[in-house]
Amino acid sequence: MSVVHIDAGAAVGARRPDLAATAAFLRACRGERPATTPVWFMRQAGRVLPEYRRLRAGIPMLDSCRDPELITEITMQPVRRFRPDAAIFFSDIVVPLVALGLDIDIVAGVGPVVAEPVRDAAGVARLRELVADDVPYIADGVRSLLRELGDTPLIGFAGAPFTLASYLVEGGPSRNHLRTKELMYSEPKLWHDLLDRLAGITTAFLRVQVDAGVDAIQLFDSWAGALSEADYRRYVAPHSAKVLGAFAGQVPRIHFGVNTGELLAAMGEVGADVVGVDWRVPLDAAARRVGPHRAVQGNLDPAAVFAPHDVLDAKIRDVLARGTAAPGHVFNLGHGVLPETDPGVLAHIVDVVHAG
Ligand SMILES: Cc1c2[nH]c(c1CCC(=O)O)Cc1[nH]c(c(CCC(=O)O)c1C)Cc1[nH]c(c(CCC(=O)O)c1C)Cc1[nH]c(c(C)c1CCC(=O)O)C2
Repeated sequence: MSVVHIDAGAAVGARRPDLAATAAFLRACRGERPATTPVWFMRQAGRVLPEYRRLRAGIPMLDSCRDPELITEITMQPVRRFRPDAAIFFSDIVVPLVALGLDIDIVAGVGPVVAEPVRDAAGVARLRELVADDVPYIADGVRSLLRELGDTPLIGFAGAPFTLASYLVEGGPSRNHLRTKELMYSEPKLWHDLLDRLAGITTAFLRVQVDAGVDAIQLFDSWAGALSEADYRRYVAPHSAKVLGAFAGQVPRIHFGVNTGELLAAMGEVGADVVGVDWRVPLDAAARRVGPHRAVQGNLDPAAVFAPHDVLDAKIRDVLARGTAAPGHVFNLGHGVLPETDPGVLAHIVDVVHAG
C-alpha cells in the first residue's frame, strides 16, 4: 500500500482564495463595504509589546528578520492581543538590501545606517538583482505564518524605490534628503538607473512573498512626501509603477507614504488598489483626491492614542465617517504605532472600529 505524504508547508503555500470573498480586510481593499470596517496598525508587531521586547532581548534586529520562527512569533503577537483584521509580516525595508551584501546596520533609536553610501556609478553598479535564494527565510516565514493565521489575512511589504534610495544615498535617515535630491537633479541618468535597480529588487522581494502566499502587499514610500508632485511624477512614479504593475490582478496593492497630501492622486495612479493616507488630510478629502476607483487606508493621528478616551473615540468615529466617502476603507493609523503607545489603547481602538 502506498502512503501519500503531504508536505504541510507546500500544501498551504498557495494563496487562500476562500479568504478573498470572506475577509473584511480583503473585501475593503477591493472597494467593498463589509459589515464592520477592517482595522490593522502599521508597526503593530514590535515596539510597543512587552512580549516582543522579551523575545528580542539580545537578538539584533536584522538577525530576527532572518529567522522564520521569530518572524512567525513576532508577527503573531499583535494578532493574539488585538485581533486586528490583518497581520503584517515582520521584517524591515532594508532586509533585501542586506541580503544582497550591502553593509547596513540598524542602530537602535536611529534606524538603518549604510556603511558605504551609494552616490556614484560604481556604487549603483554594485546593486545586483535579488533572487529567491538570497532570502530563503522570507518564503519559510510566510508559509509558517499561513499555518498559524487561520482566516486572518497576511500582508507582505517592501520599501519603495525612492525611500530605499534615500537611505542608500544619504547613508541613513535624513530630514531634507539633500544628497538624494542632488543626485536626482544633477545626474538624472544615474538616478533612473539606481531607481530601476531598486524597483527590480523590490519586485523580486515582493514576488517571493506573493509566491509563498501573502494575501496583500503594501509598498512603503515613507519619504515620498519630501517631493513636489512634479518631481514625484518625473523621478519616482515610473519606478513605483513598475513594482506595483507586476502584481496587478494578483493581490490587493496598498501604497503608503507620509506627508503625501499633494501626491495622493499620483500614488493611486501608479497602480495601487488602496492608497494609504497620513493624518494630515481628512479622509473624505483624501478619497476625493484618490478618485472613485480606489480604496483608502488610514488615518488616525498616531498621537491620538494619548488623548482621553472620549476625545480618542470621537476621532475614531470621525475617521470612520469620513472613510465612507471612499469605495472601501481600511482603518489604520496615519503612520506607525509610536513606541510610547499603551498596547491596551490599540485593543480599545479595534473594539471601537468594529462597533462602528
Ligand atoms: C525608520 C526605520 C527603518 N528601519 C528601522 C527604523 C528605525 C526604527 C526605530 O528606531 O524606531 C529599524 C527597525 N525596523 C523595525 C524594527 C523593530 C522594532 C520596531 O517595531 O520598532 C526596527 C528597530 C521593524 C519594521 N520596519 C518596518 C516595518 C513595517 C511593517 C509594519 O508596518 O509593521 C517593521 C515591523 C518598515 C520600515 N522600516 C523603515 C521604514 C521607513 C519602514 C516603512 C514604515 C514606516 O514608514 O515607518 C526604516
